[in-house]
Amino acid sequence: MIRNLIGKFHLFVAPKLFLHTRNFHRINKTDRREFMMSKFGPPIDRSMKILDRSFFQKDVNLLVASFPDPKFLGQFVKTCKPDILYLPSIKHIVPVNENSKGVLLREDIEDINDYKSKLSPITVEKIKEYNISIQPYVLHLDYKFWKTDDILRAVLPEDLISEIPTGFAQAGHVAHLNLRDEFKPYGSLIGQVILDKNSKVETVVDKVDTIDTKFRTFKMNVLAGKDDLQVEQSESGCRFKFDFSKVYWNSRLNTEHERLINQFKPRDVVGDVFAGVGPFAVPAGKKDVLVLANDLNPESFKYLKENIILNHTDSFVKAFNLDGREFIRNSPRLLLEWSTESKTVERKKLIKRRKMNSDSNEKSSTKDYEVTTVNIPKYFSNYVMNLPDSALTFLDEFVGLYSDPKVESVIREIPDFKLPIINVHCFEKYSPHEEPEPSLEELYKRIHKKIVGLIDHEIPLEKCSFHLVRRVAPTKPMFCVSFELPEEVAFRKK
Ligand SMILES: C[S@@+](CC[C@H](N)C(=O)[O-])C[C@H]1O[C@@H](n2cnc3c(N)ncnc32)[C@H](O)[C@@H]1O
Repeated sequence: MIRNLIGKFHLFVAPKLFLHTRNFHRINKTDRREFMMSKFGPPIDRSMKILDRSFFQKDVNLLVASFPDPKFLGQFVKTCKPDILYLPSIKHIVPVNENSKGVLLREDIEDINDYKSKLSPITVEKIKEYNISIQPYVLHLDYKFWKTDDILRAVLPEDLISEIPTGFAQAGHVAHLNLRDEFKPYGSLIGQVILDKNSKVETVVDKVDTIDTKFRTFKMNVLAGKDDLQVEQSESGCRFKFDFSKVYWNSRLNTEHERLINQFKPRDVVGDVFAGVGPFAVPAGKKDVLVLANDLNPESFKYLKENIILNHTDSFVKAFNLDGREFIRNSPRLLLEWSTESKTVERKKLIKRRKMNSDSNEKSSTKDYEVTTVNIPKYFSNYVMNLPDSALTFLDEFVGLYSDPKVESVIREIPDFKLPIINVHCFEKYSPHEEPEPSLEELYKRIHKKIVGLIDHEIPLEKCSFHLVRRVAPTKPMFCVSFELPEEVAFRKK
């Protein structure tokens, strides 16, 4: 069902520009779309390989209702709505000459000798009453008027225009496309139009190949704009700096980052096994969550440390550069070391106070620091494992997490000790030919079975909570599964 909907979606996105006008009801949709395309659509040149903005010029013949006395203009617009031109990005009130203004009439009212037959009686009446003159009007359209989709439709081969690639992910000033092979020859044309039409984009890149590297980074090809992939991006109230070609970043995960961060409470301890440049760890640290953040990619580790400092979270977030397995295995010991070394962490918050000076009657402000002191707990409340391709396979590393006698004795002594919640991301891909298409419940069962196998312990399915993060492809959903690590698994002797 979901798969079918996604398939059909592509069929209905075509010419967006003209779906907004209000006179839909007059003619059938297809005729109307054709009429609007021929009247307002851009000129077409399918041989264009290098973008020629000056090619996109068009004069559209319309009629304008010109007012000798502008005081009636507002009333006319209100009363005669159905006969007025309403198109996004075209103003319907226009200057007619130096002294007077006019209102553009609906797009299909074109004939100066026969406009009355197309107008509603009330408009005809108002034209007479307000002494309005109807005149020809030429509306000049240029490159600025058309949207990315319209321009690309006018220049790409006809067999490609049903799925124009106008969507992109953005990180800082970089727009990131993932062009299918058939669009690659038109990459720079597509990139240039996207660059022109999105004021915050300064560089457009395309993934060179689809093969994921170990660190989930991709070779990039700069299609348009400046060759600079050093980006700065804001997310969850924090600033992140990184080289987009060397680390993993996906702005589409913003909601997922915030969803989990919202579940963490101040003084929780989180182990972020595949932390990247810190989109979970740094904002969590900012709300006084203690985080041990790890990434194997030396470049991610470098930017993770920079982002921790940049956001003043260095007392709450510690960075590690280990393989995920090694990190999980050693995490209880790393936390004990941290808590033994420091016992508490402090967060200094700058407080500005404004006060009235009683002598001079003037306001002055003083700066003060409010210090929050947090005792470092000795056990984890959460782990985050966002490496959806393979994170599940790391789960066996949690077997015997607290089996080390030193760790076990410390943990067992804590009266209110809680077992950690493991938040593990995964894809549960299925064949597009699978009939019937598996339901979400069926996919949950498949993931649950893998988890039980990996930790070698039965957990009731209802004790796992599943969250559909997004579909990276119609049959490749990404989930986050959260479950409490069973005590028997955590303390099992290795
Ligand atoms: C999908 S990214 C997620 C990054 C970040 N948590 C986020 O949400 O944007 C996965 C991260 O895992 C790191 N990684 C890959 N294999 C790893 C391993 N074996 N151990 C630790 N980190 C690994 C990659 O470098 C990458 O930064």
